[in-house]
Amino acid sequence: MAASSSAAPVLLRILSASVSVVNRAGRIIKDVMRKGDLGIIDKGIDDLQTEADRSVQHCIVTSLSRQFPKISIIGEEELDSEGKVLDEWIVTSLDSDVLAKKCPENLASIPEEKVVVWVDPLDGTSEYTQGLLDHVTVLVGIAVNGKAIGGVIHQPYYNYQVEKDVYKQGRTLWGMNGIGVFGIEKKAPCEGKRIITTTRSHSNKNVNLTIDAMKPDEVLRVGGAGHKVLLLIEGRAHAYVFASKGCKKWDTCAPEALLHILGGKLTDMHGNSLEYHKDIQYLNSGGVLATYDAAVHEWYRERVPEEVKKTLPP
Ligand SMILES: Nc1ncnc2c1ncn2[C@@H]1O[C@H](COP(=O)(O)O)[C@@H](OP(=O)(O)O)[C@H]1O
Ligand SMILES: [Mg+2]
Ligand SMILES: [Mg+2]
Ligand SMILES: [Mg+2]
Repeated sequence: MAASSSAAPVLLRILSASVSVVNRAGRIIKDVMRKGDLGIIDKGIDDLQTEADRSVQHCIVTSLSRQFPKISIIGEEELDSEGKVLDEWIVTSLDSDVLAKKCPENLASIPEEKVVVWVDPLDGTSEYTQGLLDHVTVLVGIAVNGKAIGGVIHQPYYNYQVEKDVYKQGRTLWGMNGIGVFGIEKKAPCEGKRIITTTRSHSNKNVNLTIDAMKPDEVLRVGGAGHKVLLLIEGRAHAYVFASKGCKKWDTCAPEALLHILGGKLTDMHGNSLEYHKDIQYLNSGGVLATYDAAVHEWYRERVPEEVKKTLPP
């Protein structure tokens, strides 16, 4: 018998609420796409924002802060608070599958005010605007004492080649230290080949120099930090190598938490773990290096060229 929601530890309730709200977020993303006008704003160099990014952030941040007023929530998009938040976006339901899990002792007593939630309302915006829809994910990462300990990745267009009803497409993975990861099956990558995944829309000389130094047999250039970590989990790539300053803590918090629970490893290009305190710098200035298995991470880290590492101060 699952604990009643109010009796469940607050971290479990935050994870449960996050699973519920990302499913609502996925519908917003599909509604905006179907409307046909994405309301694209150019935030800077190679940095787009659509109405879906804005609406989903309002949906997730308002829903979670209403239920958990003492947590710190950091979202990618800078939105004016008067921005219109539709009542239909506010989700306060809790996902019962999550609540049915047993929260590990060391996390069960964490108070609400110690929790930092990192929200990327739409990861893979560039690909969303170009119709590469399965690159899109919604990321909600949960951090305690600076460490990514849980999170949710919603992929609204998952399985879009098979399921023709867009509102039936999609999947949600979620997990937490000591509980496990649900909604995806870990698969080992093929042997005898080295497949590296990296950015599709934010590449540069150093990104390619570093990948070349690792002598890949194949390079998968796709959008989204969340999407690339999904490729690692599902055995479609061995490593995610992004020797650039471009992505931020909301891009990596949820993917790192789930990848680590499944035995992978995500660090900066120097091999340093990423920190997720609420007052940490948002930029992942040391780049991102992730592998499907922690045991192979060092092989990639030691091949990052020195001249590239110098351009990526941790
Ligand atoms: N140079 C850069 N400038 C702005 N954003 C960057 C960037 N490099 C990476 N990013 C962001 O990091 C995420 C992963 O990048 P990529 O898809 O290229 O691998 C994307 O998140 P968003 O789509 O949420 O903005 C992308 O916009
Ligand atoms: Mg963005
Ligand atoms: Mg992102
Ligand atoms: Mg984003």
